[in-house]
Amino acid sequence: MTSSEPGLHTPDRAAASAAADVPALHLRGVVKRFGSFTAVDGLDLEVPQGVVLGLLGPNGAGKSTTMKMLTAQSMADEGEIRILGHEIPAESKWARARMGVVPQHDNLDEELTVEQNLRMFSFLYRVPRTRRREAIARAMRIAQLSDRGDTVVEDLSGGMRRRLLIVRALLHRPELVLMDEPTVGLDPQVRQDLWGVIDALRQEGATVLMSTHYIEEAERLSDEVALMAAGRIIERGTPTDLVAKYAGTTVEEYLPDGEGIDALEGRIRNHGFTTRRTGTTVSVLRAEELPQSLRDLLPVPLRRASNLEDVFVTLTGENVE
Ligand SMILES: Nc1ncnc2c1ncn2[C@@H]1O[C@H](COP(=O)(O)OP(=O)(O)OP(=O)(O)O)[C@@H](O)[C@H]1O
Repeated sequence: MTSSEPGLHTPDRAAASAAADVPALHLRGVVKRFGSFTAVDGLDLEVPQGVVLGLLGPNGAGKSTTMKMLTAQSMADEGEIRILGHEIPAESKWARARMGVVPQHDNLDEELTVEQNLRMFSFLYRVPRTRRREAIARAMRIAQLSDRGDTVVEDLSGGMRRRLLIVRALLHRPELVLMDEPTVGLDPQVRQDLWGVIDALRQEGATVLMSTHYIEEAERLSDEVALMAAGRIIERGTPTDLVAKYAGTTVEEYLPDGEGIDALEGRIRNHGFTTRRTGTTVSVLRAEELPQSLRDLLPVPLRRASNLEDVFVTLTGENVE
């Protein structure tokens, strides 16, 4: 967002915004328990302003629980949460005014039109009257729904609905946008359409925290990725740095040839390489470092570029979509 853009006028906004070094998100030692089960287990996470951070983790990692604490739908049992300098939950009213929340589940009003849905939220977000029309037009533009203003929501396609759900959270030009699995359950084409909306947000300089379990999505959209497992952040960095650190440049896939898969994998691991099973093949990370003496003993591999999924599987031991 540029400084000339209109925004909300909460009493403390000017003071808080003046400090550009105030992190958009600050979580320290956050714990959330459900009975004897600890869903979030001492979570530390700091997100500077202007960063698109993908919160990536397998099912049950604690992503949604974390999101709910940020939106004050759920209270942390321990720890410290601050959003744009506002303490949560005590100051969540101020934080909410400066952030947009895209829920995981579609809660659009199906009987209203696209424009009516946006108008209703422009009131809730207290968009000043003189700016409402432009805010709604902009939201429809970003969602590529400018020619659908009069369409009733129940007549929209799934992808259109999801785009509307996202831009509805942007009406007041929030400095921080929280998205909990914004593309879950959508077909790949529709997911990719939505990526354009998220890219547009990034270009406006908003901070985005997006939880997802689609690795490709996190890799494609995020400036940084935080990998979550069992209620904690286990690694964090740019996708490029994480891939370089854990998976090198090349992965080679070996189909056992004569010997069993266990023997093949054991032989490669004995040379200090990280491997993972992909169906009936063994994938070798950092394969560019395989010595020729070992290579001479192996079948001919398939080669591909290392990616974030290799990192994810290596660090969490889980396969994801
Ligand atoms: N209200 C609740 N009561 C009891 N357990 C809960 C509750 N909400 C979440 N959990 C448990 O906490 C753990 C973390 O759940 P959470 O929904 O935060 O994970 P997630 O990373 O968002 O996973 P998913 O991708 O499946 O949504 C899970 O084991 C879940 O079953």
